[in-house]
Amino acid sequence: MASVVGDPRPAVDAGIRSGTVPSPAGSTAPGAGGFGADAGGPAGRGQPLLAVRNLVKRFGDQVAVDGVAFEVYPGETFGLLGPNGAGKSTTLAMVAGLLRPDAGEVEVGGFPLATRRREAQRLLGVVPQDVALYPELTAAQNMGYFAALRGLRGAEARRQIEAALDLVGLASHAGQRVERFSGGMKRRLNIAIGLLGRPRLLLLDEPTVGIDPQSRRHILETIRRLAAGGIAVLYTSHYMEEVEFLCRRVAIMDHGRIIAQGPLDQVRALAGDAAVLRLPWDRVLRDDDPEELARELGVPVEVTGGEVRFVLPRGPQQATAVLGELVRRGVPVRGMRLETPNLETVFLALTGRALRD
Ligand SMILES: Nc1ncnc2c1ncn2[C@@H]1O[C@H](COP(=O)(O)OP(=O)(O)OP(=O)(O)O)[C@@H](O)[C@H]1O
Repeated sequence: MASVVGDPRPAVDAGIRSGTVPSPAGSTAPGAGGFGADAGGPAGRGQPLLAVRNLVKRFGDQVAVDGVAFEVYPGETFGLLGPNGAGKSTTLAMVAGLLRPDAGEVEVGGFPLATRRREAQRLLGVVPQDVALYPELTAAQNMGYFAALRGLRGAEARRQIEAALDLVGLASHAGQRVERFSGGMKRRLNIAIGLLGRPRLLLLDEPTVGIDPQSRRHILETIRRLAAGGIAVLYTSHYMEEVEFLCRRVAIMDHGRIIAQGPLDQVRALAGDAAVLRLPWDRVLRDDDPEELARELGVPVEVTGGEVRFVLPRGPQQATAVLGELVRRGVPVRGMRLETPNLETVFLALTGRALRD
């Protein structure tokens, strides 16, 4: 069951347990490079590896994270989707123990971060949005440095470095200096670093922003393999396609709050019959005000660079009315696209705004 605004309720858990816990802790799928959860510790089978309860973070007067709650289970990739500034990174930083919440709790593998920090953090791997690498060192040397920080030494460190580089497809570049890496290779190395210590929970903060499509695809496939190997993944993104590709359960954030949460298909269904009509729109050449038009038609609208998107709460048949009105006003329609429910239409339907741009 998906939930909406102000309803971070147990019914969401029912949805999780009834169908979206694909692999029990302890299973390691082939091809995941040996990265998999072991079944020990307080988080046994069926227990969430990450439990976030009513997290709050304020920066001055601004409430950046406002009562956020969700759980992530072993073997699943949970998507935290939202536009820039929604509060995703702040949430992730609190889960990672890098930022202290003003209220709420984080539990990793059953260990409360507030009181059992060391045990909780030992289960965590963090891949921050900003790439933090030493450009003059090789990939392997960077890995060695971070392995040592993680307390890994000798043969075990070498084994883990090799496995992680292999998993992200950088084994053949191990001896290459990072300054010669593309943006996508740096991101992949960042992920490999996050895998050191064999975390059971991996936190990824928009790992594909600004990289080439091939690296992006590679990263998404890597994450799939990791989850198949039993790791729990918390994945933040403002790309709904990525979240739809990776995640069976999602939470949509806006202005610090979770506005919808649950299994993907149920969250998608929150858009109801809603569709989105997208038209090219040149602000410079057009005097018409799409916002005013949308107000008259009683549908939400989003105008972004060169495009206008009308949200049609009653579905595609409403497109006729919008198009009719455009024609009546002499607005040239030089193309259009009608989108049926996806996470973007859910966001539009719930907020009246677009997820990106
Ligand atoms: N250290 C800080 N001091 C003050 N305000 C902050 C700080 N960090 C974040 N914020 C504010 O909190 C809000 C949430 O930011 P956050 O970075 O968590 O959003 P986000 O969803 O991750 O977006 P982005 O993808 O742009 O990082 C934003 O309005 C941001 O400006």
